Amino acid sequence: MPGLDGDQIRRRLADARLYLCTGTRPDLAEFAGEALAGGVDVIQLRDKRAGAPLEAAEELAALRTLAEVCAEHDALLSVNDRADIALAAGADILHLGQDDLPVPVARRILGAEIVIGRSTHDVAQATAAAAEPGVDYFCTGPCWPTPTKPGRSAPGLPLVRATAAAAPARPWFAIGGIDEARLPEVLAAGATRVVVVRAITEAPDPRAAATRLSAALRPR
Ligand SMILES: Cc1ncc(COP(=O)(O)OP(=O)(O)O)c(N)n1
Ligand SMILES: Cc1nc(C(=O)O)sc1CCOP(=O)(O)O
Ligand SMILES: [Mg+2]
Repeated sequence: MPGLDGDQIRRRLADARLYLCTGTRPDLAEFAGEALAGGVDVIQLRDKRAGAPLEAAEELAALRTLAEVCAEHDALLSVNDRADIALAAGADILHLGQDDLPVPVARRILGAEIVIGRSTHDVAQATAAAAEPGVDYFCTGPCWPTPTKPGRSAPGLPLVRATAAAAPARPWFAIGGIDEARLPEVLAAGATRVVVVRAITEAPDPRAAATRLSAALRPR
């Protein structure tokens, strides 16, 4: 949703519960529209196909598609890894992992308005991300080993419990191996926000999958 200022993005992020990462796909606009209609609050372009990384122009084209769909659904648009692409795409969010650009470097490129998120995989990283200047939200995981991030060992739900117990002032999300069946365990561990990939990208009906996840995250 290009055009929101930093405060507006941060307010929307605080209300967000369901964050989806997806690669490019032939039906990207339709898929994203269905996921957002089902209740996804934030959508990230994360294209990590082995052997065929997206060229910058391809990534920008996919982000233009996602930006239009996000604008129709009042959802936030997130870019993975690359500050230059986030800026060029007018994205709301840049997500950085532990091995990506240092946050101060990304902030110098982005300025103050774009929200920055950080991945964390242990208590020390989560504690640091909760306090690091320039970071707006963080993710903890993987909750379970996941083929979407091969080779990353899983701290599991103990990290979610420890993060919840620390009651960080910043929004945080649990990630990794989360699906509809496992979501109750994640919520019981203290998370209120989650990031998913396969639970929606591989669902036979992405809208229905998002609707069920969103309902569980926003109980009436
Ligand atoms: C919202 C969100 N959380 C975590 C990640 C993982 O980031 P990273 O550890 O840098 O791994 P890659 O996704 O870059 O492979 C993410 N992308 N988004
Ligand atoms: C992209 C990513 N980052 C993780 C982390 O722990 O930082 S786990 C992960 C993959 C999550 O995919 P799925 O929902 O298909 O298991
Ligand atoms: Mg990364």
